[in-house]
Amino acid sequence: MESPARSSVIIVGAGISGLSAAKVLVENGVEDIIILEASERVGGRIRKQEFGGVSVELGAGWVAGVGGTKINPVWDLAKQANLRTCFSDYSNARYNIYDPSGKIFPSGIAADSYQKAVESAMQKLKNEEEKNDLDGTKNTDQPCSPETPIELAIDFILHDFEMAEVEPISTYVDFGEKEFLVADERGYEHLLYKMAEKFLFTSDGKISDSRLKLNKVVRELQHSRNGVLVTTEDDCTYQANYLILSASIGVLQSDLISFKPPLPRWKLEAINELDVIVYTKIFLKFPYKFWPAGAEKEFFMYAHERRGYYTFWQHMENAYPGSNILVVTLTNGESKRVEAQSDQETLKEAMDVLRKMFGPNIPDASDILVPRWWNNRFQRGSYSNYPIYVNQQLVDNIKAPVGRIFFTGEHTSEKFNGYVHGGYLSGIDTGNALLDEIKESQRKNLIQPFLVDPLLALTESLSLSTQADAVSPLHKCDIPTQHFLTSTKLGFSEPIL
Ligand SMILES: Cc1cc2nc3c(=O)[nH]c(=O)nc-3n(C[C@H](O)[C@H](O)[C@H](O)COP(=O)(O)OP(=O)(O)OC[C@H]3O[C@@H](n4cnc5c(N)ncnc54)[C@H](O)[C@@H]3O)c2cc1C
Repeated sequence: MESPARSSVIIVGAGISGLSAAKVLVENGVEDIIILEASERVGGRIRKQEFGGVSVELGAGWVAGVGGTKINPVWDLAKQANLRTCFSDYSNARYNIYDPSGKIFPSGIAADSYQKAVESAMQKLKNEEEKNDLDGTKNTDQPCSPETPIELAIDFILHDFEMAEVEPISTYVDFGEKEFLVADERGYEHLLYKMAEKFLFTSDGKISDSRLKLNKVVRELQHSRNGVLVTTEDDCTYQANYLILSASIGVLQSDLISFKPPLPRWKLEAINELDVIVYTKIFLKFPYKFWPAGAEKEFFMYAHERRGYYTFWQHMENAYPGSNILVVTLTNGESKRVEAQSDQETLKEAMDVLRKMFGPNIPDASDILVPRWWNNRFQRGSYSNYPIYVNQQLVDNIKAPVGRIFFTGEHTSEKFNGYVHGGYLSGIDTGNALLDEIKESQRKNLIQPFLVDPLLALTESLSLSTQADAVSPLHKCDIPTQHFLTSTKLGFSEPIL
């Protein structure tokens, strides 16, 4: 019976974390990897699309955390790739809040509402901390709930934008407080191609390496103490000594991938404890500009009695002058609601809100773009959010491997979850953790001491000089269901499952 060829490592997902893990492995001599990506492209939640004559970012848009004493590694990559960016100044957003009659709230009222929202957020954090501290004295103060439209609008930007965590956010503490919007026709994803160029075969700005396999939706992971066997939706199978899984927390919470044997309870509990945030940027193209321009007017808000209803707006004149594009951001319940309706209905709702702010005579948008991150079965949401009060066990369990399956992705980054740099750094950490595991396993087993490079010996990697050599023979599709790990090098001859 024919078995699929065996690699050292299979990486599931070609977003930034999967690619940075691959980079660490390849740069350390583990070259016979396979990257299985469900969609037709690399990048995952970093994704550009042509819209209204420019390139807009449907997923990550900003390099967040710049200007501090430590350099954000993604900012470093952006510099190396010569990515065009522009500074975003959010500090004025609270002074550009429109009421339904089109008037901007006086700055004093805005400042008071802001203060109230911050105090309420701090109170919530304190209460959570006390709830989790069994010996602590209980505090009976209740945080004030936002009530008026302006309070709701400010509460929305504090919680759904600036302060999803009210404690200091590591990104800003570690890397700096500035945020830069990517405004480059090649897209944020250009960073990934630049990174991939260093360890995968590329030509004409595309990754042409046969170790990267697109349109491969992983549906089943069989794992044992000897290795892993992966089955994809098109019935191909792949086997490896180890696997790195970079699918998002939303995907892990869904039934897209089944594990045999099932994941242990502690892992499932940790996966289910994280929240999935849905964050949707809706793009609208207009024949001409009718909103106030200027850097300090880049962000503006609409105070509606329904929290998060077309609240947060941005014009794209700073990024792309003359593009006449507005972006409105919805989150969570509003995102899901809008994903479920037609774009025409969404356009009508957005236009009604804009007419409240800017009057009845503004032109209709000529085009609309509504990304659907929640309904994308390879994402199931935009990014992870840890509970306000996180216990260390949860953090450890989220990233802990299960046998030969290693977990990576922004959701496994204790300090930077939810960000591109969280994805990047988690991939590097997971790649290094797997290298350590490989070395440790080799030390214990003392396998093939006669080979020059012990790491390569363990992982079955050979010194590969050409792409054709890198994975040969190709992994098998449509093979029967019983599989054997046949590697004689590693001494495996038993069925793994
Ligand atoms: C709308 C939005 C706005 C954001 N804004 C910002 C921002 O401004 N700044 C910032 O720093 N971060 C932002 N983020 C977060 C950032 O994009 C992510 O944290 C980061 O890109 C996650 O990278 P990742 O590698 O962990 O996951 P992903 O990019 O999701 O990569 C995982 C890959 O796995 C693939 N996959 C899933 N299931 C399977 C399967 N069964 N088989 C094979 N492949 C599979 C997916 O297709 C995907 O390509 C935003 C995200 C979104 C969605």
